[in-house]
Amino acid sequence: MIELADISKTYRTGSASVEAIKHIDLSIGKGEIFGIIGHSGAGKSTLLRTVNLLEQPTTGTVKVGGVELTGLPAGRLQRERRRIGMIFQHFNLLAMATVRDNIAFPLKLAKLPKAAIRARVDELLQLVGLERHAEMYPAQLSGGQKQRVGIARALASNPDVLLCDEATSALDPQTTNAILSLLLDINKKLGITILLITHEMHVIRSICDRVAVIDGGEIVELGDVVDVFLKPQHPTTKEFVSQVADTFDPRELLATRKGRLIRINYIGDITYEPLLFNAAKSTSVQFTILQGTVSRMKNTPYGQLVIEFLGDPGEIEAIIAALKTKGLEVGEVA
Ligand SMILES: Nc1ncnc2c1ncn2[C@@H]1O[C@H](COP(=O)(O)OP(=O)(O)OP(=O)(O)O)[C@@H](O)[C@H]1O
Repeated sequence: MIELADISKTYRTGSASVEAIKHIDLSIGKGEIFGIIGHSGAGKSTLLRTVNLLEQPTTGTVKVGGVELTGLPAGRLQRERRRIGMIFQHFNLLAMATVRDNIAFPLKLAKLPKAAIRARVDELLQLVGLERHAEMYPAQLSGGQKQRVGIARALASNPDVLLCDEATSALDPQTTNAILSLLLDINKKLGITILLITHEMHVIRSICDRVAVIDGGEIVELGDVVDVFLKPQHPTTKEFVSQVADTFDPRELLATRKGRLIRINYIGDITYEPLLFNAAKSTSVQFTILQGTVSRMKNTPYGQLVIEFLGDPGEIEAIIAALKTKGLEVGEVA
């Protein structure tokens, strides 16, 4: 649905120049929720804004739904942009217009008949849960409600793609979760492809299928959210993952524990099987859970445990081998 090839952007101001993004290739499938995470200044906004050419890349090509946008004449580009909705951190609503008129705005620009606009806006108000707020003005709404208006407006012309520019960064945690659920719901109901940028791993973990980590204008890591989350490789990724992991470094335990400390990671349905019990039941090995998370990422269950095994070294080896044959990832805490 979105194909970026060799996208770079250099900003020039006077004699200075900043290479905001460097030779980025990215391919996002239809119906995917794809997250880009990075620190301030990493190039997230610049990259997102090249997708609808709000930002003209210095090099490279942008294709959306198979149509190359780079190089299109202005009129054609304007039409193609209707297939790409966008929402913003600070909502960008028209202060002097009601909720209904804000949502209707892109439909009026597209010169739809009045009755069709009214019917479509009613549908959208229902989709985002604002039926009772239609005649209010933005100043009378909470942040979460304003973002709902932003989402409804972005969806007005039935786009294939929704770009989200830090859409929950101005919201409190509870409202953030409500907006994330709404985005997930819209993705499921409408099959719309969502590309979002954020600096919060929580947002990625809650709704994204895949994630790219961007640092210094380059993608330093990319993969399925569960894989990146459980096995972060790049230092920046590790930093982001530690934002949401309320754990301490288990190596701290090495000095005080007598047994062998083992990390176990697992993903998928095996999360809910008694694998540890089964592997150890016919031995005299004792095990203690020293640290652990069993949770879900989007719909995928996963677990991360640190276990201390005490007992016969041969039996411990056999338990570890049995866990590995069940597909668990097992490694030493060292
Ligand atoms: N219009 C501009 N003119 C000059 N430099 C710019 C412009 N926009 C962005 N930059 C520079 O490009 C780099 C990337 O900025 P960008 O806004 O894309 O990063 P970001 O990851 O979205 O950061 P933030 O989360 O703070 O918005 C930064 O060094 C920034 O200063």
